[in-house]
Amino acid sequence: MSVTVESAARTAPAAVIVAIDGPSGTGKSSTSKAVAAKLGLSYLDTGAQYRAITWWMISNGIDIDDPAEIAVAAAKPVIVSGTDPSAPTITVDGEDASGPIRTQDVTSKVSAVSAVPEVRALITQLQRDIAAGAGQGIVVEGRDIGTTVLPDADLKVFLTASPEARAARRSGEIKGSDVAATREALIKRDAADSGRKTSPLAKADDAVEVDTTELTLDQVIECVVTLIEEKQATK
Ligand SMILES: Nc1ncnc2c1ncn2[C@@H]1O[C@H](COP(=O)(O)OP(=O)(O)O)[C@@H](O)[C@H]1O
Ligand SMILES: Nc1ccn([C@@H]2O[C@H](COP(=O)(O)OP(=O)(O)O)[C@@H](O)[C@H]2O)c(=O)n1
Repeated sequence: MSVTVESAARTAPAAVIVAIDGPSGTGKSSTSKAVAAKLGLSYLDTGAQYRAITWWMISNGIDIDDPAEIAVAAAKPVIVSGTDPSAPTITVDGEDASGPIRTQDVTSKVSAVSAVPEVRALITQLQRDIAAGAGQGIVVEGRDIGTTVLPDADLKVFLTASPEARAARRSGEIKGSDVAATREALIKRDAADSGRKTSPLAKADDAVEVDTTELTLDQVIECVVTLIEEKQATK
């Protein structure tokens, strides 16, 4: 019996915690999902959690311009994330929120809600609990994963890309959308996310920066897979 356990410990790759951060449209979600699926890891989209709490605030008539009102309401919604990279899910009070969290209305309000310290404290704890429970390891993507949520992650990656490339990618997802307007909206959201006091969007000192402007998605995936496998080999 002990022989089996020992050999399994020798052959099974060690669980890894991977933090992928960066601004909107740099490829965090697509890369993280694909990498996690390839390596048999769990996947967590932390932006979806901030979007979910924002959707709940809007649906419940909370004044998005009033941080005190947001802070008082922050603990009310129950947000649950499913971490299978091939079918990630998000529910709020048991209701599927995957569609409503992607509306323009939520996108334009999420930075205000996510800047409220009480919101960040609750969501950060939720993220740490999910990461701690991921037995095979997990890829967690967001804005502050490497700096704040999981500062001891085995690997930290910070994705970047030019505003033009990011706007072109994002508007490619929405039929008939205007690239210039998308670019302005992205820049505005980046500024709000980078400028907030509590855990702003930032590269961790020990993160590997990957500029994806001139890379295909497959190249970015391959790059991150290689970085993870190197970490696993030395764990
Ligand atoms: N390197 C890349 N080259 C071209 N398109 C990409 C690349 N990475 C991601 N995309 C596309 O850009 C869009 C935004 O990617 P996404 O992963 O959602 O970014 P993020 O999570 O950082 O906002 C998606 O349509 C995705 O398929
Ligand atoms: N770790 C995180 C992840 C997202 N967010 C907030 O959530 C918003 C939506 O994140 P997202 O990852 O869904 O955004 P996109 O990159 O998909 O446009 C961001 O603009 C931030 O305001 C955050 O504050 N911290």
